[in-house]
Amino acid sequence: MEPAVLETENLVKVYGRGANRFDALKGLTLEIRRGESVAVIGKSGSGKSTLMHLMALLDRPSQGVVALNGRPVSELKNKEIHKLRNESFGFVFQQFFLNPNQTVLENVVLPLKIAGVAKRERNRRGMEALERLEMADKAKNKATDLSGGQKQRACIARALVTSPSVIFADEPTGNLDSNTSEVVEEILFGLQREQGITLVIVTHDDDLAAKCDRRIYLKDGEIVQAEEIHADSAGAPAQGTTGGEREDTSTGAHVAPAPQYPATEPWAAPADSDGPKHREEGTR
Ligand SMILES: Nc1ncnc2c1ncn2[C@@H]1O[C@H](COP(=O)(O)OP(=O)(O)OP(=O)(O)O)[C@@H](O)[C@H]1O
Repeated sequence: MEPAVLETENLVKVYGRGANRFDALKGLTLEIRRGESVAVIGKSGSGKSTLMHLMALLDRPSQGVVALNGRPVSELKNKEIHKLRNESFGFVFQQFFLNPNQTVLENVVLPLKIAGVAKRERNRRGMEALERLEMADKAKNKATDLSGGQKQRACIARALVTSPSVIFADEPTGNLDSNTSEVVEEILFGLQREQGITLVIVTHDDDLAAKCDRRIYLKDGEIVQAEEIHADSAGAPAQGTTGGEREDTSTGAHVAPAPQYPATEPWAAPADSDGPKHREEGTR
């Protein structure tokens, strides 16, 4: 069995205080192993994005531990967390977050620019990532010139450009039609297969979740069941679960979630750094 790339222990997230207190995560313990694909599913408001933001070091837990490659990271300073996140993780969001005033290549190399990589080298790596996504011919186009599927491929190129060990995808196909969704899914699972990249996918899409190695069901901030799809004991509660009832996401009347900006921009430099600032626009 591959070692754990990400672990959480007794993860608690509380928003607000007093009468406005809301317990979004109520003590989650789980492991994500290197090279696996994990879907995080559950009804709207169950805590999926909150969990993703904590695992991806975009936000800090109220209590509990997040460990990356066995190393607890919760106590690190903002600057160190930013560096670790930039080196280790790629991000793909439903709303793309491409800067409409920049070219596709400029968007793709942003994580490298923030990491201080020299222009020539970052453009070389950016073009390499775009070639892998069959998007090299769009490098000089403005991000607004792209179709939805092309935008998401540019986002995947941006996620790949730092050679991350984990890609976090929050509703990666939420803005795409079914044919384009299939292409994007195939690209993501291809990266898992061919490069051993770990995928953590937050989704309401049961078909996409079914393609992942494992599904973690959240309900009211707790794991109600984690299922190994390809294991012999499929359906048995897996490690890190509390067991219990399985959430039926297929019957819950689902209203498409409002676009939610990450608690921290994944590419933004921390407050105590001199890195470039930028503003991105959710595009559709
Ligand atoms: N910054 C915040 N302040 C207060 N409450 C918040 C904040 N962020 C999230 N919440 C609340 O925490 C709960 C979990 O939110 P979260 O976004 O993690 O759910 P989700 O399962 O990802 O939902 P969706 O599928 O709609 O995106 C929700 O009830 C939400 O209203």
